Amino acid sequence: MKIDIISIAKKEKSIYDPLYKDLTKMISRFAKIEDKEIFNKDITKAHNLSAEASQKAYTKVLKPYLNGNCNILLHPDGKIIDSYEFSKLLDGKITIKFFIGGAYGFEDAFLNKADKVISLGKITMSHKIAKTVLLEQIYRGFSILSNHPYHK
Ligand SMILES: C[S@@+](CC[C@H](N)C(=O)[O-])C[C@H]1O[C@@H](n2cnc3c(N)ncnc32)[C@H](O)[C@@H]1O
Repeated sequence: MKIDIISIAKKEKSIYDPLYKDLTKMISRFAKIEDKEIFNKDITKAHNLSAEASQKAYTKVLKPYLNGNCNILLHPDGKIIDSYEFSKLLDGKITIKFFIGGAYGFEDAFLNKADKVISLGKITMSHKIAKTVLLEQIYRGFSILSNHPYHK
């Protein structure tokens, strides 16, 4: 199984890298994680213009990745699900794409194209924290599906 995590993010060293590495390794017995961070000059320009321009710039770079039938967007206002429901998202899939938005989230037009829009809770997190929580939930989800004691 392959899981792509596609984020609007600058490719830069982060204090979260060791966490991503550890969680990705833990998940590797169940699935291969591909972590794609996307950022370009148009996004930088749009950030100086407006929230709307920024969301449009995100859509432009994320849209080419929106294919297949398992495109899941992470959004604070999405459907709040528990870890059991999250595990069902992983069950029996060959590929899944999770999308993490930029500082201004996602454009409504892009949200409407997703197969699912899920929330990790009502609080707003930075994209880096959201990715950490997502990775942990992926590992927890596989633990639930395989009756592994990690999820008690
Ligand atoms: C800084 S947040 C964007 C906040 C923006 N005001 C919004 O409403 O989406 C960056 C990204 O992190 C993810 N994120 C942050 N908090 C989240 C939450 N509670 N549930 C799901 N995703 C979240 C989303 O993908 C979001 O687009």
